Amino acid sequence: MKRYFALIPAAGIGARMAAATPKQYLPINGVPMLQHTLDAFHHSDQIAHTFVVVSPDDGYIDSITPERSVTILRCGGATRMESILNGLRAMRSELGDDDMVLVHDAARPGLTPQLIAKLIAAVGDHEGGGLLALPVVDTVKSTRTGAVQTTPRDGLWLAQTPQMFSYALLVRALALAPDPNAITDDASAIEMLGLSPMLVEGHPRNMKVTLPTDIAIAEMYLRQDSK
Ligand SMILES: Nc1ccn([C@@H]2O[C@H](COP(=O)(O)OP(=O)(O)OP(=O)(O)O)[C@@H](O)[C@H]2O)c(=O)n1
Ligand SMILES: C[C@](O)(CO)[C@H](O)COP(=O)(O)O
Repeated sequence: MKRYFALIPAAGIGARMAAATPKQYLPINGVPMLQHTLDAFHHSDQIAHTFVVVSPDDGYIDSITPERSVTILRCGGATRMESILNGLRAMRSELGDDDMVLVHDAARPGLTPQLIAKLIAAVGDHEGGGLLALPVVDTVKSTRTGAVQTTPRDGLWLAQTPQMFSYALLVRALALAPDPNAITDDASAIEMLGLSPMLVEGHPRNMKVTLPTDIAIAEMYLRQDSK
């Protein structure tokens, strides 16, 4: 019987946030961002255990008080992919090949147990795994050629996380990726194998908190939970 595990990369520095502390520890409605993210998995009865990857020199993680035990892996790397690869290697003794890994950004505190359940139910045994994503609703412009051009938006999605794959598939995909540090999400490596991860509609509240202006938006969504 396959189990479901969360792997939360939380070893970034938040350069675009340009805050005094790594953004995953900034307060959202008074609670560290990472704490909100952990709570989403802890309130899900489908998640067997949560692993969090932090920097080897992280001095903040001890301030997080998760409701359930988590495994802190002090093996963060220079890139998101390196942190994830290191985390997967550290998880080897705990997971079977068929166990499912839900890789979720610490910087997406708006995740809910309902969105986790939706992803798990929709993906089922789909060979290519799957991820939460949002269909593009705005007109898309490109300046890649120098001139402004409109890219047709039909069929375009914005990837979110969790991105969920079997442990063996994810490890194999990242190992075979020509340059894992050049890809920005795990699904890209799966696609390079010729597989097609399932896109499952997520929610704007599952936004990635990247820029200072994102904090207030995330706080708005999370304030709705306490009503
Ligand atoms: N070397 C890294 C870089 C990123 N992450 C994690 O990957 C997630 C998504 O990355 P991003 O939003 O880019 O976070 P940062 O890299 O911290 O932000 P920035 O790019 O602005 O520095 C975050 O939870 C971040 O902590 C990580 O574990 N290890
Ligand atoms: C994985 C991700 O959140 C999907 O949109 C995104 O690619 C992370 O990018 P970042 O630059 O590491 O924040």
